[in-house]
Amino acid sequence: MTELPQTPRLRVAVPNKGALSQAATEMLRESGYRQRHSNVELRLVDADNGVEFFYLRPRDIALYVGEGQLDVGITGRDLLRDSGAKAEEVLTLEFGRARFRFAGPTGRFSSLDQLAGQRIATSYDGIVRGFLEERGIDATVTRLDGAVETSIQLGVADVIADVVETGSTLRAAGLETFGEVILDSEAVLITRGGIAPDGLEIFRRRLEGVLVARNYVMMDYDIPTAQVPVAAALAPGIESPTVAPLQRDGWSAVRVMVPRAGAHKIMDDLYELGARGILLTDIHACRL
Ligand SMILES: Nc1ncnc2c1ncn2[C@@H]1O[C@H](COP(=O)(O)OP(=O)(O)OP(=O)(O)O)[C@@H](O)[C@H]1O
Ligand SMILES: O=P(O)(O)OC[C@H]1O[C@H](OP(=O)(O)OP(=O)(O)O)[C@H](O)[C@@H]1O
Ligand SMILES: [Mg+2]
Repeated sequence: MTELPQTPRLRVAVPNKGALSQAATEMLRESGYRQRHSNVELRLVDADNGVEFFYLRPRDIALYVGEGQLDVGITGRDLLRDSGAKAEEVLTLEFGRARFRFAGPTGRFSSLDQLAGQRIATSYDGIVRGFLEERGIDATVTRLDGAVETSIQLGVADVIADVVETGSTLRAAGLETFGEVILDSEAVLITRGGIAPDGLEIFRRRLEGVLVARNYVMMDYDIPTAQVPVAAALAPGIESPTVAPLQRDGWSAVRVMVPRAGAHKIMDDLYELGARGILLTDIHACRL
């Protein structure tokens, strides 16, 4: 029997656990890809879509992508920066948002100028060393695996630098942030750059489609035709609204995509203009 030639598959790194894992898997499912059903699966082939998923520690993903073993990956901007890997962001994914900041005992520090001579504990020593170097600040950096908030209480450090989302972990440890934000992070799609591997553009477009579907809703309404130009200026859509004649003389049906955030205000304004039968529906997927 002759073997069929294997079609090359796009190799994709996905966080296997932690803060980014669930949202990444959900986004891939919404993009139409098969995803694993159990955390013990470390690799999954979606042959129909020409993609192979590797479930890896988010911290390691930039390295695999930067070295070229994997074509594309989902990780945090802070983890990418910390790794120093030669990978670049190709799409921001709008989840896993957090800030990277310095923190110390409540009331003790107020500015980053006070970092000189301090002992700083962090799991992101790449970012911290880079930051100190750029500013010419001389301080001691200790790399810890996690739970860095406790290091001050235990006398290992004076200051920490860590990911802050809600700030509740800091508060519970009697700490507060000080100085400006070092990095605004969120989940990002990364590649090695250079020549794009086969299938990357389709993969990127699918994820982008999910973002648009999440951020936009479809609006339909009927309106006197004379009011269509004003209504279209209110809700211009992405390309342009679809306008069709209604059976009722002098009226039109309009269909347009609007940002989910402002949709209700637009509905109120359209009603004032004379629009009726204004409907909002979710978009499940899209390609712009
Ligand atoms: N509340 C949060 N806590 C931690 N990381 C968060 C949070 N919100 C978003 N993130 C992002 O998630 C990524 C860190 O993920 P994760 O917590 O899985 O890594 P880790 O701390 O190295 O692993 P683990 O906690 O499993 O040892 C970073 O990009 C970070 O900015
Ligand atoms: O501002 P918050 O909403 O409280 O979230 C930030 C906290 O969450 C993360 O810890 P994680 O749970 O990943 O544990 P780790 O420190 O062991 O990595 C991070 O390191 C902070 O400790
Ligand atoms: Mg963590």
